[in-house]
Amino acid sequence: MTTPVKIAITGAAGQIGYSLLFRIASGALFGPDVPVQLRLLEIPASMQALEGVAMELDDCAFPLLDSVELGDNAEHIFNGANLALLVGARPRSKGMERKDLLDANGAIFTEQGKALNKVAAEDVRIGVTGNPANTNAMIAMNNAPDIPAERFSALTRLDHNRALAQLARKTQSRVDEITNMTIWGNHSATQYPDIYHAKINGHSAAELVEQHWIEDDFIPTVAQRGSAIIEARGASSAASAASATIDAARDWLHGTPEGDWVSMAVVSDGSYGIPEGLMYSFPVTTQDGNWQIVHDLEINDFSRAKMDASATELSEERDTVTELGLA
Ligand SMILES: NC(=O)C1=CN([C@@H]2O[C@H](COP(=O)(O)OP(=O)(O)OC[C@H]3O[C@@H](n4cnc5c(N)ncnc54)[C@H](O)[C@@H]3O)[C@@H](O)[C@H]2O)C=CC1
Ligand SMILES: O=C([O-])CC(=O)C(=O)O
Repeated sequence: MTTPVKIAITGAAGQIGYSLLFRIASGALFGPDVPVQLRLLEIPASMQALEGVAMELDDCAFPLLDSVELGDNAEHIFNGANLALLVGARPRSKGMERKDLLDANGAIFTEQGKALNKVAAEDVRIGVTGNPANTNAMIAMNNAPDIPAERFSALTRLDHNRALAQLARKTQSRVDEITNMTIWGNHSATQYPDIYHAKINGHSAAELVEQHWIEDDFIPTVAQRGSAIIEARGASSAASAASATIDAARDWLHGTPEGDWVSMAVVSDGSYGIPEGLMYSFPVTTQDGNWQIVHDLEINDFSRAKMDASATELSEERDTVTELGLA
């Protein structure tokens, strides 16, 4: 029998968790032949709700679900994890400044980085969905000195998927006819969805649309989609965020198709002039659980300004984290 994969998921009783767990348990991430062991972390106040979710997992009778472990202790839950999906974070509430959010969540990701460093499996990969995702991932990475920095990534796949959907609708094509989409930067309103390298059935996407659509419609729609969902649904995106979390982990572990790439926020090595050490979204190819930034793309002035603006925001977040003494 195939050895089960141990997947730790934080914030498992939350909105995203409620979509994520059931899909992973049904084989959406590792395929139909690999059993999974779910290790679910919550805060004490949400443990009862988590027990309810675990009862529903039982009731699905998923053949691939080997075991479910619940807990509120990070070191216990991360023990032996091959994949850690860090979803749980305190959402911003009324009157909270970005700095307050970084303060509250910074403490969570400091503790979880340390716990992963101690007890995760040798081959662990860590995907951060909880916001502010890029900087949370940087904090966890900086608190896990024994885990290679390349094992951490923050989620910009939802933005990538949103960009595919918008471009497909505009050009009346199918999402699977589009390749080489890129999200640069932070998972925030400063992100830069870039279609200058994207192709639709091999043709340049930018040549199929008007520049004013890119600037006045496409970019703001993708960058502000999170707020639009909150406005419409009264709650932030959950099923789409869970779906993107799975897409990102699956492609990271199982590879990108020849000729295409995906967007992942990963630690910058200075590529494209982005300051080293920032967790910045780049176009990446993946193979056997490793990613590589796609190099030598031509960057026009329009793109350059937007890429730099998002890097500046991430540098400011890093400064705030340093002021708070977190990482
Ligand atoms: N990167 C992305 O594309 C997206 C990120 N998000 C972010 O994902 C996060 C989760 O979103 P939802 O599931 O909707 O929120 P939610 O509030 O429904 O659930 C979050 C869960 O995390 C738990 N939690 C809080 N602190 C924890 C800790 N220290 N350890 C373990 N669990 C903890 C809470 O008890 C709660 O059950 C939020 O930060 C949200 O902003 C949401 C959508 C997209
Ligand atoms: O905007 C939010 O609060 C949730 C989020 O990250 C998204 O939907 O992209």
